Amino acid sequence: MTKLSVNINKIATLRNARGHNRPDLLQVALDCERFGAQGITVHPRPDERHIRYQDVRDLKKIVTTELNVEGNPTPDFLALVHEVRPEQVTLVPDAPDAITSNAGWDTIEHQIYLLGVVTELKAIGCRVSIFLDPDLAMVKAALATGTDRIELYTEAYAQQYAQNPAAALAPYRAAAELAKELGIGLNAGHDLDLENLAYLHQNLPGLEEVSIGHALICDALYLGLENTIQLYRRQLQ
Ligand SMILES: CC(=O)[C@@H](O)[C@H](O)COP(=O)(O)O
Ligand SMILES: NCC(=O)COP(=O)(O)O
Repeated sequence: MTKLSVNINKIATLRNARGHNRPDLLQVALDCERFGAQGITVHPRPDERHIRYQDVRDLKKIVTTELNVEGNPTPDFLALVHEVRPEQVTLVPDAPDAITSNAGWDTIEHQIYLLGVVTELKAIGCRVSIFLDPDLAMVKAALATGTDRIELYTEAYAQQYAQNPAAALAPYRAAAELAKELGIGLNAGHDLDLENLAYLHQNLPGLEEVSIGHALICDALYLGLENTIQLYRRQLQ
C-alpha cells in the first residue's frame, strides 16, 4: 500500500497572511487525518514563511498517523528534530532562499555528511529519507549513508507527464528498481496531482509513501478537503 501524507505548508501560508489563527493549522491536520490522510508532512523553512518551528512542536502532540518533517539539516533544524522526534525526517538540500525544493542531494559529494546526519537521526528513533533526483548513481551512493528511504523528487516527472508519460516515468522506474534491489525504501513527492499520480503509483515498484501539498490544497478549494483527500487516496489503490 502506498500511503498519502498530506503536506500542509500551504495552510500555514494562508494563516500567516493575516497573522491570526485562521485557518487553524492544527485543526486542519486533524481533519486531514479524519478525511483519510495517512500522514502529515511539513517543511519548516529557515524564514518560517509558512510552517513555523512552533507548529512542528504542536503538531507532534496531536498527529496520530505519522509526522514527516522535511528540511535542510541545519543546526536549527536538527535541534528541532531532536526535540520533536517525528516519525520521519526527510532531508532536503534546499538553499535558505529557495522558493520551493528544486533539487535532490548529491549523495556522492555529501556522503560522509549525510552518513553523520542519518546516523544521528536514526539513533533518536526517526525514520530517515533522503530527497533525490532519479539518478542511479545518487541512489547507489545513498546506500552508504544508511538512509531508510529515499524520496524521489518528482518535479521532472510532473512536468513531462502530459507530453509523454512513459518517457517521464522511465528514470523514476529505474531508480525505484535500483532502490528495491539495494533494500532502500521508496517515497516520492513534489508537484504530484490528480492527473499524474495514478500512473506513477501503478508503475513504481515498492512506492511506500507520497507527500502531496500544493496541488491537493488547490484542488480542495474547488472540491472540498474531505472529497479531495478521498480522490487522492483513490489514485493510490
Ligand atoms: C521537499 C519537497 O518536495 C517540497 O515539495 C516541499 O515540501 C514543498 O515545499 P514548499 O511548500 O515550501 O514549496
Ligand atoms: N515532499 C513533497 C511534498 O511534501 C509536497 O510537495 P508539493 O505537492 O507541495 O509539490
